[in-house]
Amino acid sequence: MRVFFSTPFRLLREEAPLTNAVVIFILTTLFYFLGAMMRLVEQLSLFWPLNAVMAGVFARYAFLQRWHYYLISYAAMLIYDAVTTNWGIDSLLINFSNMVFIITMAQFIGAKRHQMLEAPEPTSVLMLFGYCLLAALLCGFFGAIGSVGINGQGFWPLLAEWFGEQFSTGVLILPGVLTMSWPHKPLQLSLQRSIPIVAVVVSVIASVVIGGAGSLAFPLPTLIWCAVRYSLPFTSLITLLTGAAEIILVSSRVIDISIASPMGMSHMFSARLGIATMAICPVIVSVSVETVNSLMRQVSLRANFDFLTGVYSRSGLYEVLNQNDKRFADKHVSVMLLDIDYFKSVNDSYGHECGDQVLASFARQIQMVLGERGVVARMGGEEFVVMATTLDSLEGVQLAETLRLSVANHPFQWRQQTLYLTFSIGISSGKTNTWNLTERFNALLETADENLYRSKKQGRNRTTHSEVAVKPSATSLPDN
Ligand SMILES: Nc1nc2c(ncn2[C@@H]2O[C@H](COP(=O)(O)OP(=O)(O)OP(=O)(O)O)[C@@H](O)[C@H]2O)c(=O)[nH]1
Repeated sequence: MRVFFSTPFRLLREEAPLTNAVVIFILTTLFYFLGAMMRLVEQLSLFWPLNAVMAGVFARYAFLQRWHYYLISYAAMLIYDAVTTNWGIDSLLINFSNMVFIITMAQFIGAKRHQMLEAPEPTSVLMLFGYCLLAALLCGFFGAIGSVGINGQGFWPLLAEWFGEQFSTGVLILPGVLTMSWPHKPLQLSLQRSIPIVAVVVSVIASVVIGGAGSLAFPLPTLIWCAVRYSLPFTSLITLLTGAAEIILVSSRVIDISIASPMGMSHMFSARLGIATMAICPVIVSVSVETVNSLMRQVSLRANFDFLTGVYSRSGLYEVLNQNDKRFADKHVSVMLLDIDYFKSVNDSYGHECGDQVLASFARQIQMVLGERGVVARMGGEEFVVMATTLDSLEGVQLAETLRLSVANHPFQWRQQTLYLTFSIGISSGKTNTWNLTERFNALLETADENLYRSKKQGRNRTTHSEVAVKPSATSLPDN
């Protein structure tokens, strides 16, 4: 089944203050209404989504973090109370405590905007947890003072009630509100993709049937399954719905955590199951992290090494240079640009597959002769670069000639035929520093490139250095 969403209509915009004010008023009233629906007469609500939702809205839209917008939200709460309750003056303090939660959370999240909203990472979630804790305590303090007069309970039990409610609702709702977005592509709700959601529903049913203290933990592994399968916003939504459902089911005693379960099972049974479901969760997370890490290692390996020849790729070489590799820092080095001669004719005469084999064999040969003296990288096509430590320019040229002759004298077998390759070299030498190897390499490479051009122009199969005159040495090519 495909579910399509229309293009999102951006209601909240900095340049539309009137619309913003109306939206804030309506949102506050709507979520106040929802919370009030779950309020037992003259008591605190079972589930109060308003504060977390509004905190999320104010945090997401930084331009809403202005006193007049906060005041509109506060006014909406007071008006709702004035119309539906007889709390009178107490309503001022109770709703002020709601605003304390909203403003504290919006300011905290806003201050870490990048980490919390733009590029969230695991520590952002822990930070959100801490912020909720603090905001719930502050809110609970004022809320408890305000409600002492209403239901006659003492300050401390009320503080615990306010704090527990605000904290749990904040942790449940805020990740959803902060990450909520319209799907970019239609949701694919196939039967197979829905299995984790079905598992969540089954686990909540199991909590109802088995009951007891451990039952609250039953949905944990299924929620982690959702986290592995679905996007962050969708997972946050499912977690919110599950958490809200559990709170409502416990408070209405459908999930009974205090007395024996409907099936007459012992508390120990529920506790054991609960502990087991909790215990499996870190393992699932750990396995997922391992998998991601291993994938990242594979990806970086692919990026740093050329797939066909096995030598460094261009980005791999720059990675080596960026780390100011000790082998090359503060040394005399020679940078050589190697380009196989008439490589196109290899492809044309023997086919692309042969061309690939030639490239791989060429890179192996260069790497073998060079040994520990330097590194080889494929810059693209049939062009390679060698960076080697050398005593001076002359030694650099000698090394280049050794490489050139070793390839020229190395027969390459392709099916029943023997091929001989030649290549041209442009070389440049100089001293490096310890702090910016990449910049020095680039400068040497530029000269090497000019010298390669000269090698090609002068007939190929030769080495050119700007300072050292290189006599075209015999390649003693056997007859083809
Ligand atoms: N088989 C194969 N061919 C490649 C690969 N990358 C680039 N080539 C080919 O390499 C050839 C390079 O041709 P040119 O740039 O004309 O150079 P050349 O024929 O070596 O001539 P000179 O450099 O002037 O001596 C092109 O035909 C490319 O298609 C590859 O990965 N595999």
